[in-house]
Amino acid sequence: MDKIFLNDLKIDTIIGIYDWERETLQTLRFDLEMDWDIRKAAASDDITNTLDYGAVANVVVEFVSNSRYLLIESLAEEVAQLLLKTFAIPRLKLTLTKPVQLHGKNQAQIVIERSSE
Ligand SMILES: Nc1nc2c(c(=O)[nH]1)N=C([C@H](O)[C@@H](O)CO)CN2
Repeated sequence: MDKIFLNDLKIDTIIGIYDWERETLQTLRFDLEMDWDIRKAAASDDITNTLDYGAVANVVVEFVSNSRYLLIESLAEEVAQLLLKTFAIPRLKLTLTKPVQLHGKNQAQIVIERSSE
């Protein structure tokens, strides 16, 4: 299957289990790998025949910036389900990265793969 990638989408939001995290915006990074048959778009050179990654970005930014989850697991799952439902994407892989301070500066990461069936 062909794939459309949208990488390094940075979004500020409230996320986390600690008190300070409930009142401090943090920047999350999203990387998306979306299955999509591009042949129709390639043959027609028409944006309406493909998955518009700009539209995908708008949906993710709108949802994430208004969300208030505790866990990155919950946010990742909700974003994946929203994309599958909104764009009829057959399968996607979503990577969510959160900056954390554990031993110096680190990154926590969730990778999930979901399909429409
Ligand atoms: N599996 C997870 N572990 C932790 C999470 C999480 O969302 N999933 N969150 C935190 C804190 O919010 C942390 O990110 C603050 O830096 C700790 N562990």
